[in-house]
Amino acid sequence: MEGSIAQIKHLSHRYSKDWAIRDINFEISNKGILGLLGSNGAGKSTTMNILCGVINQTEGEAFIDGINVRENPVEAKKLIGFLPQKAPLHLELTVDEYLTHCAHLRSIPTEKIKTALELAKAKCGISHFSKRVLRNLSGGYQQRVGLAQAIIHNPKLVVLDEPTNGLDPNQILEVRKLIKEIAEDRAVILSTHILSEVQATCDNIVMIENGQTVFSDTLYAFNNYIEPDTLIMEMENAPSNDELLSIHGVTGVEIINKNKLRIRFSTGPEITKTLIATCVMKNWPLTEIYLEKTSLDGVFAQLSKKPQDKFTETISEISGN
Ligand SMILES: Nc1ncnc2c1ncn2[C@@H]1O[C@H](COP(=O)(O)OP(=O)(O)OP(=O)(O)O)[C@@H](O)[C@H]1O
Repeated sequence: MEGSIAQIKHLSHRYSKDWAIRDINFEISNKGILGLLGSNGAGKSTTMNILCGVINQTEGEAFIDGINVRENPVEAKKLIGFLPQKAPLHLELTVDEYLTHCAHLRSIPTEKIKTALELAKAKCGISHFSKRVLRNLSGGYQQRVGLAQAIIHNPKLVVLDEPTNGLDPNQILEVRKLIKEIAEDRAVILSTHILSEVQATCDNIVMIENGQTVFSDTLYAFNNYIEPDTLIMEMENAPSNDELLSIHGVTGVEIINKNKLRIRFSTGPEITKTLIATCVMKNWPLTEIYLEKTSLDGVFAQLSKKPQDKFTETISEISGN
């Protein structure tokens, strides 16, 4: 990839006897957000911890700006800011005390620390909380302080492990907005098990399951690749299942309640037009129809079902086909 800041090559890791990740490969471009998507236990944290030099891999290599993380961890780590799943905050310190401590850990020269603090605080919207003890900040603001420590030394790559975990919906939106701002002038990789999180924030997606890559491309390609295959119809006096199943493309009907049905289809989202036309023709009182959002499990199931593409080999290995 042209203009990439990090490369992961044939990365595998085994904690004891079981492999946590197996032959992971991807690159991170200089700017923008790469989402590392996968369900719990997929291997995201393991991959990120190796990239950040927190653990040493069993096999393969990770490079930051051409520097081999394992061979030259001190130099590689200078280029990375890391916010692990549990933010490394000292709750008894004020924001300024904590960030000053982080600046020293990052070996920022003493005369430059004040400016570094001001810039990081301004970027993360916490300048007005400089004297506030961390324990007395809300979860969302504590996470902002975690992000400030990750960018205090102006790194080229910021690594965020489940950065919105445990936040309320408003805080999630604010932190996502902040992450996008941080990615305007550097690369960000964020791991998440939340499908909507990558769709809301990321430019590129690497999806891993059971420690192996099952998708790696742009968000645009991902959204085109993943098509819904169920929709909801709400109507008074729903027709019989047999009548619905006789419509071309309908492969299943599930009754959610008296007026609400889940329709499974095989022909693509344009089936909604056919269904609406049928309702009009047969005088069925349709009140609402909408495609269902695909869940992470659904995405994985769809990826596993597409035999013609480049991920076939990996997927059939995972699903044991
Ligand atoms: N320290 C460890 N010792 C042994 N096994 C581990 C250790 N850390 C992780 N694992 C195992 O490695 C696999 C990958 O875990 P990892 O934490 O990387 O996944 P994850 O995608 O980050 O999941 P989560 O979102 O739940 O943290 C899992 O099967 C997990 O149980």
